Amino acid sequence: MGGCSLVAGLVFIGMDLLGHYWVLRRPDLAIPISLFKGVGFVCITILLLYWVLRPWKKDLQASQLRDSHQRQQLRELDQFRELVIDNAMVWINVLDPQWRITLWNKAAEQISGYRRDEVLDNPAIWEWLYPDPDYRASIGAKVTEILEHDTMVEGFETRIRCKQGEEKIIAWNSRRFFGEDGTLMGSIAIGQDITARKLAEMELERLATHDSLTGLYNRHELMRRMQDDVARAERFQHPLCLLLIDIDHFKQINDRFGHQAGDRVLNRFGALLKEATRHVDYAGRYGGEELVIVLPETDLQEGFEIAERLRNRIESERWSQAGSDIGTITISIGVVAYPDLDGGVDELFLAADLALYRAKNGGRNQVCIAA
Ligand SMILES: Nc1nc2c(ncn2[C@@H]2O[C@H](COP(=O)(O)OP(=O)(O)OP(=O)(O)O)[C@@H](O)[C@H]2O)c(=O)[nH]1
Repeated sequence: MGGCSLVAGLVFIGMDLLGHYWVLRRPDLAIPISLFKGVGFVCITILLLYWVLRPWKKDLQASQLRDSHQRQQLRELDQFRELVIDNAMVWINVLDPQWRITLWNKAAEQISGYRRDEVLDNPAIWEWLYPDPDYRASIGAKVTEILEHDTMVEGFETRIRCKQGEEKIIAWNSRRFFGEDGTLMGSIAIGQDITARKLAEMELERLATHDSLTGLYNRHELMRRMQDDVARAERFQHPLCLLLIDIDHFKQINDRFGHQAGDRVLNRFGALLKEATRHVDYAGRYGGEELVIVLPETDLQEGFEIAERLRNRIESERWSQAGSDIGTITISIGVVAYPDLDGGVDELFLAADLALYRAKNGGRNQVCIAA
């Protein structure tokens, strides 16, 4: 650039000297020569400016090209991101700080049944997904934690009501996020439909804790619960009653109508026991045709009355299986209660067994209290 200015300077001086020379020789041409000189100066200045600004122009073009490339890449990245979000197998939604939904992907539509255009910017979605006000409030508290206290949620499970009315269990990962300038943009939530897994887990647990024939607790679960409840009754000095129930002459039912008919009687019997218990009570199969009802917060007298009602209920039922009339079935019950009998689970069972034995010996179809 320095060389360029030098050449330009020399040309200017040369033109000026030449101009003076011609004006001296031909004073009559002084005006055209001055004009010619002026035009020459302007042309050379333009050429000089062009020469000086050429690299800058090149830089400008290159930077414009780069910007356009970057814009193109950003557009492609946006499209790619939308494609990934939309085709993800998990529910993805974004909430703005005012709890309005601003993004709702295809999986969210498929899992919930609600279309994107129904939920975007529509606060009603909270009521649709969580119709129970108390439950909705607890979910709202979680969203507040995420948005206001930067709580990061992992595997948080909620039960949603879908558009078709069915319930699903969703496990959520969620956290808030910020824009480039540091302002809070909202929260992003990724939800996985774990309904099938939860149902399978619940079924496994049911199989592990319940007797398949009667639908009541199996012996292992019965004893586990009783250990807890008897310990609690001892600690708080609250009553607890145990009914040990045995079907009378059950062997005859098997012998006369077959083992399968006996199984069906046991199955129906389990349903009747469940019907007869309050939600705090529970029933289990102790073994064979011996069944148990545990009545927390129930004293001996109340327990006896409940046992009597149950005995009457069973006796009044007309039993038939697969077209065969079985007739009536009776039961004998041994009743024992804490603290009338001050002991643990084993002692309670022993006493109930003795009471049951007396009921059988006394002619069956009766309730006996442990002595
Ligand atoms: N069908 C069926 N029978 C069972 C099952 N478990 C035990 N039993 C039968 O229950 C009967 C119990 O017979 P017992 O102990 O003699 O008693 P019972 O005939 O009820 O006579 P008492 O108890 O003295 O009134 C046996 O025949 C067992 O085979 C079962 O899961 N299914």
